[in-house]
Amino acid sequence: MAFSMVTNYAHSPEDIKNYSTEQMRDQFLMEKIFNPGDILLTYTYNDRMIFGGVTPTDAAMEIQLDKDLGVDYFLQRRELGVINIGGEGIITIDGTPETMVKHDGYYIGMGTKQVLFESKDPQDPAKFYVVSTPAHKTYPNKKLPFADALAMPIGDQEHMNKRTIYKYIDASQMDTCQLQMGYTVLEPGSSWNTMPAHTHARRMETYMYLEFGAEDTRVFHYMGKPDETKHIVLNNEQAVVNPSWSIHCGVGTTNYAFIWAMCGENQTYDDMDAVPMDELK
Ligand SMILES: O=C[C@H](O)[C@@H](O)CC(=O)C(=O)O
Ligand SMILES: [Zn+2]
Repeated sequence: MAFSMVTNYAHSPEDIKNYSTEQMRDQFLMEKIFNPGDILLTYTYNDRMIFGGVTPTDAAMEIQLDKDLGVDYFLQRRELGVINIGGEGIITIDGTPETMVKHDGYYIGMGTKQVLFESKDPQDPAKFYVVSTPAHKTYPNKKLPFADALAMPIGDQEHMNKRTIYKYIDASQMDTCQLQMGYTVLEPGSSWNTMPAHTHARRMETYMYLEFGAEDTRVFHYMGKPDETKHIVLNNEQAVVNPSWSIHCGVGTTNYAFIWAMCGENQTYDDMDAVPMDELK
């Protein structure tokens, strides 16, 4: 089993003006999230979000972080959101096991001492995408089945952005300290997400793109200040960090999906600063 947590430093918009493609990828892209038997995490200094993949095979896995975070156990001062995007799994929260089929999620509150991740079938492992943010209060653990996610259809065919935003962790449904999390699915024939683009001065965001419509699909993820945009080309199941000052939008060569997670000053989903089209450069 391999455990890794890489540090992703916060950047100023001035930094990326002169970044090469390689520097952009090195600083903002997580190329490997899921690898059988591994826990691969990123700790970003943007709002101290920790995110990544837990892919158990024949043994239960636990995210063990104490000294790195200066605490006694991982969730002593944090909350955790989970969405399984792989085979059937089990999540055992302080001794209580729960089945996690594909697209099931979980919110796990601050103070939870142990979270064990397992796969039912090591040949078809569960892939737990996890996102953790600093917390100051314990809110109840909650199973988040896909069927219960708040489905918000948005976009149209004319703009090639027909999609459904499934809100798993949303302030209208439940309490968390900071974390908001969801899963957006584009319809076949649609390719743009979040267009018009927006920034979030008051919240940072991470995205993990998945379920690409074809083997050769790639997503062009756009970021940067509205008048200084850059792109990163992503393959399936890769993730990017979006600082608060950066736009976010993306286009795929086919349809795809992505899991987004946000934290910061507020939990108002609609608090996005839409960027007028003629400000994009
Ligand atoms: O702030 C909101 C997040 O960027 C996503 O929820 C947006 C999204 O899924 C979409 O428009 O497709
Ligand atoms: Zn956003």
